[in-house]
Formats: sequence, structure tokens, C-alpha cells
Amino acid sequence: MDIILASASPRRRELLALLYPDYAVIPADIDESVPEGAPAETVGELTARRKTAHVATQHPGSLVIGADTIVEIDGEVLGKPRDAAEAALMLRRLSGREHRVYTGVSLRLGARERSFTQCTRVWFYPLSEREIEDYVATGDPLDKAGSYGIQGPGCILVERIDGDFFNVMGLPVARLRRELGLLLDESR
Ligand SMILES: Cc1cn([C@H]2C[C@H](O)[C@@H](COP(=O)(O)OP(=O)(O)OP(=O)(O)O)O2)c(=O)[nH]c1=O
Repeated sequence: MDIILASASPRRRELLALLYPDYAVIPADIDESVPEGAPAETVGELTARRKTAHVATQHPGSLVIGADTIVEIDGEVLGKPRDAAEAALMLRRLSGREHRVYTGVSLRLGARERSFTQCTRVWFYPLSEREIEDYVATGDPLDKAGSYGIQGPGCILVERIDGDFFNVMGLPVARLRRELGLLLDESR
């Protein structure tokens, strides 16, 4: 069975390679804007489903895997920052507090689809302005939901997590593997 990862994220490539040595990458070129007022825990999964739908139409015989990661705090969705100033604003908001990272995943094979959302709670240390400035200056926050990456230099911001680490990085591989097993059972 051909597997396609519908994602441009280098993190997702690295994480899917833990499960499958051989797969193709076809990023889904879709508008990722969030519907106004949509509950934060549903947004990633909706976007992930749109990503796989987009790629699956051109590749109906393949297993298509897509995901979308968002950060939620006070009911508000934080996506990727537009620039360094917005990244600093997001990090000030996350400083000293708990937030949630939701990754929505969609798996599509022919007419069948399974989708799910995995949540990880993350606690940040209180951050000084200097710390925020220094981290933003690394450029690391710019392509990441919530303006940080737990797997790189952003690791020093995080006091603790409750849930799957890989979910924060963008792909909850253990749950994905289980859901995929269920999809393949259904397709038999
Ligand atoms: C919170 C957090 C996010 N991220 C990343 C994961 C995702 O790549 C990114 C969120 O953006 P996404 O829109 O989920 O993914 P993407 O645009 O990088 O790739 P594609 O849409 O093509 O699949 O933030 C980390 O790498 N580490 C973290 O700790």
C-alpha cells in the first residue's frame, strides 16, 4: 500500500519515519484559516481532514495521512506567528501558564476515513523579556503553532507536560498507529 504524508512539516516527516520507512510527501495546498468561533479542540482535526481530502482526490488508491497542530489558551487558538513581534506576544501570553496543544489527524484510504484529536497539556516557566527576545531572535518560533518548538531550543521554556510529547511536535505517532490499524480492519 502506498502511503502519502500530506504535509510540508519537516517534523512530521521525521516522526512518520519512525513508523514507516517508505512514504511519499505531497503537501496539501489549502487555506488553513480557522472558522470564526469554532471550538479550539475541533479546529486541527477539521483542517487535517481538509488536507487529506485535497490530496486523496488525486491519489484514490493510497493511504493519505494529514495533521494540523494548534495551541489553545483561554479558549483562543494560537496558530503560527506572522512575524517576530507576534511571536513575542504569543510567548508573553504563554509565560508562567498552562496551555493545551491539539493535533488533529486524518487518515484516508479510498472512501474510508478515520480522524481524531490528541491533546497534550503544557506548562511554561515564567519567562523574562530577555528570554523571550533571545528565543525569538533564533527564528525558531516562526514556523510553529504557538511560536515555540518543544523539540529544539524552545525546550528551555517548558516546565512540564501531561500527554504525548510527539503530539506537541506535530504528530501523535502511537495513537496514529492504532487508529490506522482500525482503519485497515474496517477496509478488509
Ligand atoms: C507547539 C509546537 C508546534 N510545532 C509545529 C508542528 C507543526 O509543523 C507546526 C504547526 O503548523 P501546522 O499547520 O500544523 O503544520 P505545517 O504548516 O508545519 O505543515 P502542514 O500544514 O503542511 O502539515 O508547529 C513544533 O514543531 N513544536 C512544537 O512544540
